Amino acid sequence: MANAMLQQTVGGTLQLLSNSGTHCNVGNRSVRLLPKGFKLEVEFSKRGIYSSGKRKFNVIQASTSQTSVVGPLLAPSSSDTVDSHMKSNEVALILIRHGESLWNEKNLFTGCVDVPLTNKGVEEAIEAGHRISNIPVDMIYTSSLIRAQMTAMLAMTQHRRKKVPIILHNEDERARAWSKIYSEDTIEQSIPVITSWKLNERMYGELQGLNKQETADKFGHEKVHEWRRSYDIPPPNGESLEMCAQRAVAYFRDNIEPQLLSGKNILISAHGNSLRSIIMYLDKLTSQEVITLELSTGIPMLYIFKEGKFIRRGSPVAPTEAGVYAYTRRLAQYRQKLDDMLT
Ligand SMILES: O=C(O)[C@H](O)COP(=O)(O)O
Repeated sequence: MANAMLQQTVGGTLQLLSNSGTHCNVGNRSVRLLPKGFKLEVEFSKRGIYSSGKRKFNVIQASTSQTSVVGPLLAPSSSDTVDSHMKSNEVALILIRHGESLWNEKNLFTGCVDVPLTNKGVEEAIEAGHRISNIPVDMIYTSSLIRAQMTAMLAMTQHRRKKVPIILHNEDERARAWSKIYSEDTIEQSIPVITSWKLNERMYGELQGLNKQETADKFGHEKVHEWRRSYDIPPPNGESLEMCAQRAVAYFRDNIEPQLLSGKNILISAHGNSLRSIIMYLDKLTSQEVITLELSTGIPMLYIFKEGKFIRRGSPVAPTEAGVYAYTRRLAQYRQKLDDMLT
């Protein structure tokens, strides 16, 4: 893995801006570069022009800093004292189902149809933000649907750390180039927001747009409950929870879990069923147990990830935050540092 290779290097630091996925020779080492648009900080003892195959990688900066593999916005600065002490063996994982959407309000099956929040959904998102306002967030993952993205951005308006969540645009070279930020300080005060369709709500097939009550009247309550809450029975031409899990849980394990392991505190804003499939994985629920798992809109759930294990720390049921989250010692320290910083 590039990470392992990078940790073997010694000396000052050489920053390379790669423009394609390839290898480059840094001194006498061959370093694998990450896909386009990622910055590689590799440790090396001298400056120069290094080439790999046909491409040249210009040295754009030499400085002494931690060896790390960073995306444009993926690593808060280690000089940021409020956040840095959280980089030990325990990180926070917050899951939020989006606030009420316009089709939730109309009781329509929504699935992957991209509808926005209602006023109530906006209020729920802001209340969710208040409840997580003292919990560290280094990265945010959302689905590609606006209701989840609105929920994340509205919630972060309440966060006391006041970092700016910025949706990353890596869909192509132009998007990457046109959304580039040219200030390290500004990057340090930002939180990368990564969107992925793999976190989308389960695709409800031929039920999308139908009224849930009318559908139950037509097909029977039992059948509709089976489509909505069973593990392996899909709605007509739609996804079962199992099929949704195959993309959502795979995305979590391949993309989010490595960030947790590297010490990042993560917020995921997604959907009732894509989150049910992830919670089934986190809590090791059986296909029977997951049937009764229901998620309310806009209610944050807190997990602590420690020594490779996910420990659920409760989620707010009371109208106030106090007594709802079982703060760990480190979360309490983080909150104290925010208090000190803001007083
Ligand atoms: O997609 C929808 O209709 C809702 O977001 C979730 O629907 P469900 O609670 O019926 O699964």
